[in-house]
Amino acid sequence: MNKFSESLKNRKNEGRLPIIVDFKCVSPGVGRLIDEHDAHYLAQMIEDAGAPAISVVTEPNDFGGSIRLLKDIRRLVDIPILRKDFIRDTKEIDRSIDAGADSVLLMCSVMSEEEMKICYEYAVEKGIEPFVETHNLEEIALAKNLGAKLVGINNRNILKLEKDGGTVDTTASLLDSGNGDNRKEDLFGKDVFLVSESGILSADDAKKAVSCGADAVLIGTAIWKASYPIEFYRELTNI
Ligand SMILES: O=C(O)c1ccccc1NCC(=O)[C@H](O)[C@H](O)COP(=O)(O)O
Repeated sequence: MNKFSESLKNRKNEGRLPIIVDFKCVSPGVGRLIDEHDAHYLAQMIEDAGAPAISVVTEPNDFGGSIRLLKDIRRLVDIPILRKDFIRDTKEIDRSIDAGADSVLLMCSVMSEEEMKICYEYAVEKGIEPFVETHNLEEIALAKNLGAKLVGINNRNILKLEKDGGTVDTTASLLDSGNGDNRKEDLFGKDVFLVSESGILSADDAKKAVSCGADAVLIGTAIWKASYPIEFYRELTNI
């Protein structure tokens, strides 16, 4: 049932870094990253290169995405897909299911605790895996209260539309207890699969995320800005 996280866990159990490749046509901070038509064959190439999962940003105004893009990619690849958008209600969860997503982004920064609970429980009931996104300690506490098992730390404040220059140091500082211990389990609870998202630019950044306690990383811009995106993806997986 949790096809999305299972695929990432299997990759981790093979001793390899699970990377979620983020299909974001436009970065509000950097500009166009992918032409929508190229996204189709790029998704197939990323699947052929062995990606365990991808995310598709469907938000149209700032990120150049669409539900149609998600549906098109769904028809072309078998790997699990996370829908990334500013989802605020159960109707959007139904739309995600209808488009073929396996997982749906629920952002603590855009919903109240009550709204998060409603959307989380609805997603679980409908069989689409909730991916709970956090950015600070307060949001992490909310994710823990929900009992979320698949959690992201977005290194950026996404409400600033990628103009706040977040880096992997956000993940590092949140997980650092200050006395040399890693506090992942204290913060998130047991058996949480943790993804460090955004602003990961290099193999060293990805290694840092893992050494801090992340189980996987989610990368968009650095892959799509690389001269040879598929080769760069392969390099990153071999760290
Ligand atoms: O991440 C979100 O919360 C989000 C929600 C709605 C639309 C877009 C959103 N984020 C954009 C991304 O998904 C980033 O592209 C992703 O975190 C990758 O970051 P980067 O590697 O720095 O491009």
